[in-house]
Amino acid sequence: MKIVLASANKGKITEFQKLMPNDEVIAFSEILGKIEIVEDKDSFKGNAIKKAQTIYEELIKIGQNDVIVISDDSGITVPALNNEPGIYSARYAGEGSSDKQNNAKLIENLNKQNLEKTAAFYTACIAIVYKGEVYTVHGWMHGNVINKELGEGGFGYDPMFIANGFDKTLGELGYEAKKEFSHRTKALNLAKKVLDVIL
Ligand SMILES: O=c1[nH]c(=O)c2ncn([C@@H]3O[C@H](COP(=O)(O)OP(=O)(O)OP(=O)(O)O)[C@@H](O)[C@H]3O)c2[nH]1
Ligand SMILES: [Mg+2]
Repeated sequence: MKIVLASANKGKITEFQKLMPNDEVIAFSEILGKIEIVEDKDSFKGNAIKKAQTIYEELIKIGQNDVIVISDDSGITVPALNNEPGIYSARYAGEGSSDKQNNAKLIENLNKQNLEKTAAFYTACIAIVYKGEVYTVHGWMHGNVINKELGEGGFGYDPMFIANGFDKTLGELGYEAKKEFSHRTKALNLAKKVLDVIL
């Protein structure tokens, strides 16, 4: 089936394509070009719904009525840092900041609290819009963040994150390991069950 991803994040897009190898998964920008969606909701779910609905409506305008739109709003939460960065993960170091800058900000804030390693978890909310109806599912991955970056794999905060049961960061383990148990994999497995019912 053809799925339009309401995401501009290359790391996420690659992960979705690897997780759905039998489907045609394309980024919205390939059809609609650049669209800026303001993520002004107060939850992963609110932002995921907004992204999926915005792209769905733009596709309707150009006559694409039968598409499945999927979005992902995600982030990392560090309880010892007052639950930062949470829904602000993509812009922790300011609007338009890079993964490198966000990681540097997280390291700085961990160091301010003398935290070399502390509990953290990723959340992913996936929203599906199909024939005007909205469905949402969530997935989580628990572990620890450390105050340095190790490895080059994954994206975003992955070089700082050690999943429970492992002694290496997701940056060191690489995607083949991450895809077995990530927040996005878990959410997408639930999303696939929703698709099985609604399609
Ligand atoms: O190391 C990471 N591994 C992951 O698996 C992961 N999932 C989310 N994140 C972080 O959370 C932000 C999401 O913010 P976000 O959902 O708004 O996405 P985004 O703005 O990057 O793209 P879009 O999908 O909104 O277009 C991202 O930028 C990352 O910083 C991750 N970091
Ligand atoms: Mg975003």
